[in-house]
Amino acid sequence: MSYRIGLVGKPSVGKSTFFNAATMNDVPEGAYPFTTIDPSVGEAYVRVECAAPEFGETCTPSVGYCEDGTRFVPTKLVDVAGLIPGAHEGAGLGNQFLSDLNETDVLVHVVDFSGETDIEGEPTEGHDPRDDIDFLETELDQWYLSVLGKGIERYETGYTTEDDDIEEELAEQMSAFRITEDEIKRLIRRVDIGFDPGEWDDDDRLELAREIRRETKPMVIAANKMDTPEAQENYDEITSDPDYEHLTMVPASAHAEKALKSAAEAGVVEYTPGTSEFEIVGDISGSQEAGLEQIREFIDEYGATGVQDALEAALFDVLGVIPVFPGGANGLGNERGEVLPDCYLLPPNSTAEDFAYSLHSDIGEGFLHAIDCRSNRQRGASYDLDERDVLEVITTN
Ligand SMILES: Nc1nc2c(ncn2[C@@H]2O[C@H](COP(=O)(O)OP(=O)(O)OP(=O)(O)O)[C@@H](O)[C@H]2O)c(=O)[nH]1
Repeated sequence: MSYRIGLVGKPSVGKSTFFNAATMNDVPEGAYPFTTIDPSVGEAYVRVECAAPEFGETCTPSVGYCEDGTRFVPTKLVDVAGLIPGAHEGAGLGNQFLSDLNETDVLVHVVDFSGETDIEGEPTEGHDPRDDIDFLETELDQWYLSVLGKGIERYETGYTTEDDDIEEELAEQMSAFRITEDEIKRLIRRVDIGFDPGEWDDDDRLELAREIRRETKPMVIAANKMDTPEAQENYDEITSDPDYEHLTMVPASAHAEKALKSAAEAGVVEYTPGTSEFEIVGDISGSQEAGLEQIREFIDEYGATGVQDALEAALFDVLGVIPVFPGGANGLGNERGEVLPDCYLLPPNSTAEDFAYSLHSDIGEGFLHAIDCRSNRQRGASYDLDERDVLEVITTN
């Protein structure tokens, strides 16, 4: 399954810089990036420690690439345009923006932590980045609330059959958000408002809408422009503010990542995305060197530029995606001589049987069991996949 990470942010926060940096990849020969005619969709990568070295092998990825034992597994990054000035004045978020959001699995909200852009993206000083975070969350909550309201109305007017449960009605009304009846039930329990919507007041509805939004639009904050003077103070303040505890924040400098990738493309530095080191290998001017040294200072302090980390936080930490390698118990290679060619990204709580279906969609009832290639142990249908499992699927056909 291919995941779509949505990139959102008001103008001038560095969203384009982030998108370009994340999707501009010096992909080695032999790797085939997907092609797209839609410029707002790009191929980015998430890193997974390759399993091949544990088996004394060298992998041959069919998509993405592997560098020094790190697999770069492709994922789609979608630039969700339209978080526009004026939306906060009552125009609301545009319909296109909202429907584009529903095509994504998780969001990275790029926020300017320098405080140097106001809510409309115009230059200013001392702007509180919390306003931008609140703005997007509030708008999304209002959108969810309006859809939730429609579901409650349908339920209360008895438009549906009598023995429908409220969670069933809401799951149907909110199907675009990809939420199930069971999940709604769990969230109603969590906000502790009972199952009779007639008893819910405005605050209850809003709280439920917010829980459903947090569940279905999980979000990472890319705290961008951390290389500027005011950013650290803002970051410290916001990460210690209990109102923002529910959010994962990644300090970032999209600008630094873009500069390093451009320099790598020009052959003047060697840089593996997401790492804490790079080496100057070509001739550069004094000012270029000074620029790179500033980036080095940033990386020394934060460990990386944060662009790669933000994508991985979105997919692995927030969404809980599990990377799994299909392998062979009697050797990792397949019949074409490829070694560990794939790394699948599976939804959280997937089982060995789910993995088998994602490998062979036509498997029908044919799943027998899986074999853990590290231990040679059999894994039954309900085995919960572990991060970086290497599994062979055994079927009847
Ligand atoms: N200091 C600093 N500046 C950055 C960083 N990332 C982007 N910028 C600058 O911020 C400005 C806006 O960057 P863009 O990438 O064009 O921002 P955007 O959010 O795509 O803006 P729109 O194109 O208006 O939607 C540019 O001058 C960038 O050079 C960063 O990490 N640090």
